[in-house]
Amino acid sequence: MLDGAEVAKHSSRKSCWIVINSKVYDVTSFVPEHPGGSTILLKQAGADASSEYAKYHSPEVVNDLPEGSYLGDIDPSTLSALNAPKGLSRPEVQEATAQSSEGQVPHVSLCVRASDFEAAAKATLPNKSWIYASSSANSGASLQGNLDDWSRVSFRPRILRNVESVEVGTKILGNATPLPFYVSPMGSMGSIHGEGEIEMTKAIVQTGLHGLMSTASTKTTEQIVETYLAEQERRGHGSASKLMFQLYIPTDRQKAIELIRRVKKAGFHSLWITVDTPVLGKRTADRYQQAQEALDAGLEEEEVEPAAELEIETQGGEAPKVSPKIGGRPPPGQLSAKTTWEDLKWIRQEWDRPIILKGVQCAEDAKLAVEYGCQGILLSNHGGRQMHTAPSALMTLCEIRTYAPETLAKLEVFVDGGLRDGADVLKALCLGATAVGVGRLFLYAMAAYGAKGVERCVDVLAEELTTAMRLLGITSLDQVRPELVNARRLLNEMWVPEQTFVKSRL
Ligand code: HEM
Ligand SMILES: Cc1cc2nc3c(=O)[nH]c(=O)nc-3n(C[C@H](O)[C@H](O)[C@H](O)COP(=O)(O)O)c2cc1C
Repeated sequence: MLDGAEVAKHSSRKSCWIVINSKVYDVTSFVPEHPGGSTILLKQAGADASSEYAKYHSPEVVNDLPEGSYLGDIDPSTLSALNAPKGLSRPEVQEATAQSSEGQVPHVSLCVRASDFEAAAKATLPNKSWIYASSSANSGASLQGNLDDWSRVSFRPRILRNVESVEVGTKILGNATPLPFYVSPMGSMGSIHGEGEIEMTKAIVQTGLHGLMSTASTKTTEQIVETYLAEQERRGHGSASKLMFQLYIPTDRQKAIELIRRVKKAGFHSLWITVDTPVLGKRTADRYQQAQEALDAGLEEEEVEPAAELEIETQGGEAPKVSPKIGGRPPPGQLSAKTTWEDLKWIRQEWDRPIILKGVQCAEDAKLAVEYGCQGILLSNHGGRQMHTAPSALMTLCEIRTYAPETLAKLEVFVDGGLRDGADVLKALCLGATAVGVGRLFLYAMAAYGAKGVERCVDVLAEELTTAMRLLGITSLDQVRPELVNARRLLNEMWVPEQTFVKSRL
């Protein structure tokens, strides 16, 4: 057993030990590699990092540390000798939970529009968690494009039809769903709510929606499935809800295979492989926040200068790396910049259930997804968190309708990004989508009100959707068709092949 006073001595970049769940790790060599930045680890040097760690990672992520990092267990009677995290006094650390400023949260009944949950989350969350949930890449143009493009498609309502009763149920990959939307996968839910994925899973079963769980969850796959099964049991197995798995392909092939096998054994219905993330996008607000945090903790002078790092790497004969601070390095172990279409072949050998590619952004790749035997594609730019000025899902859908319409008959096509009003779901369905993924709205609702908030958010979206159906003159989702919307504004700006430009100039 290790003594707290001994651990506390290793509190610098030169020697950095941290405690996670009563185990002591030497993370010195990992600090400059940590994809979440070195500051967050250095702040925990010689301290108990368990609660901060649990906000971002599942208990298993520590196993990705280099061999030999685990030093032993901490002697529980010496915990008080550990350091307090740098830059924060102890009471502040304890207060920094999603529930910290509950008093300021508006009453849930004031969330009248689905978009109202955003303000409620902002009032609830500690700043760091708010930034994590709301941030986007670079200038924010991709996120803004997502938000804007829903309004750039308008409806063409039909009148004088009997719309007294409306049916909003449909199917996703052959499974009934009460509503044509589902819960998008979001990592690190522990930073948003103490029970993160557990709370979201309860809401999923309660509402009957299908839910995608992220590889970067803060609870293990098994914990999530256990909750799902217990909730199903509690409700007499009456919920249509299915759990689906979002896969970031681990760089180590063997680890990837093991993960896929675990997910299969746990009973997940389908594999949604995220393909828009060979490297993490430049999350601007997180960067400002991290830089400020480093300054506040007095750690900035300890940061490795990118130039120095480049030099060392080059001298060592390896390809130059780029520090996470200036972007470009894939998180070790979790994202692989080397993944290609060919990798789908060995994944297919391991997984005989539906495969959906998450993050398709042009018509050519939609065609390739058909060739590689996928069952679905999710048109997405990761909620504007990856590529700068990426197309919105609606724009990509228009592109596919124009250049690869045959794929719509061969694949189920999903869209996500920027949905803030249930009525807008109808626009995607009219243009040929099967269903829409909802990310931040549900995360915001959970932040402010837990599972009950997510349930309320689903009700609000459902109400917006059914009202819009009636006003559009339809009573069930098999009546949606392209003539019910005007997508001309998007079509005007849609990509056209270079040849078309040339012809039009002649
Ligand atoms: C000690 C073992 C650790 C390992 C192996 C590890 C690994 C990783 C990996 C692979 C990522 C990038 C992918 C992801 O977002 O999940 C990441 C991100 C991150 N990590 Fe860690 N981490 C460790 C410890 C910690 C600790 C102790 C903290 C907090 C005190 C922390 C906070 C974060 C944060 C805030 C991010 C960024 C999340 C985001 O912006 O998406 N990590 N870490
Ligand atoms: C906080 C947060 C975390 C996310 N984590 C993941 C993830 O782990 N894996 C993934 O494929 N997509 C992730 N996404 C992207 C979502 O699955 C989805 O594509 C996006 O949120 C949809 O946009 P919306 O939030 O505007 O609805 C994340 C999004 C947010 C906001």
